[in-house]
Amino acid sequence: MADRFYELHVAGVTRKLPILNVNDKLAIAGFVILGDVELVEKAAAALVKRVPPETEIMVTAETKGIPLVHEMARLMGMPRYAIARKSVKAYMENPIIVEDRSITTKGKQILVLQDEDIALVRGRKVLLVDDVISTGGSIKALEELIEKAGGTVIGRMAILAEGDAMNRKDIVTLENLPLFDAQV
Ligand SMILES: Nc1ncnc2[nH]cnc12
Repeated sequence: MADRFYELHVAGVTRKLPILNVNDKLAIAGFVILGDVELVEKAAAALVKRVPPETEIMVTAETKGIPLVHEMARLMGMPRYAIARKSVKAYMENPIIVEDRSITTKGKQILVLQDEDIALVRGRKVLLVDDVISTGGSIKALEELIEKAGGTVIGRMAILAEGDAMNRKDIVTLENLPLFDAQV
């Protein structure tokens, strides 16, 4: 159990986030939207107001971006969105794969786009959606994946900008989330 917490105010909701070490120097306030209906709905409603009008398709990477992009698509009346997966499944034909590194996962990960989703993004203007943008590694990998698939990234959106991402001008976010020193 964490003994430090960060009180986050975003999109009209307040959540007490546990501060947990990710290595011996760095700690993060864990922000998990999975299962939190109120937070997902309110954050999606706030982000939808700032979606670039030229957006043709939204894309997220599994896992935590999925409920958010689903609710955004629902509010916008968009019948489809695409999900970059973290592993190749038996039902994927000719998937496109890129490497990804994230602050919350040790070692390398991959991002995979399956054929139906490749067809959805090819030749289209793509908005990337995620729960948190932190080191930027995941959003960069997602961007690389979309470009490989023949899509054009026209925007990047997340609920929170964490750490250095707070200074980025190329992302739209609702609030900032600080990083913390590890406590040993
Ligand atoms: N603070 C955080 N909580 C949960 N997932 C994250 N991914 C990047 N930063 C995160």
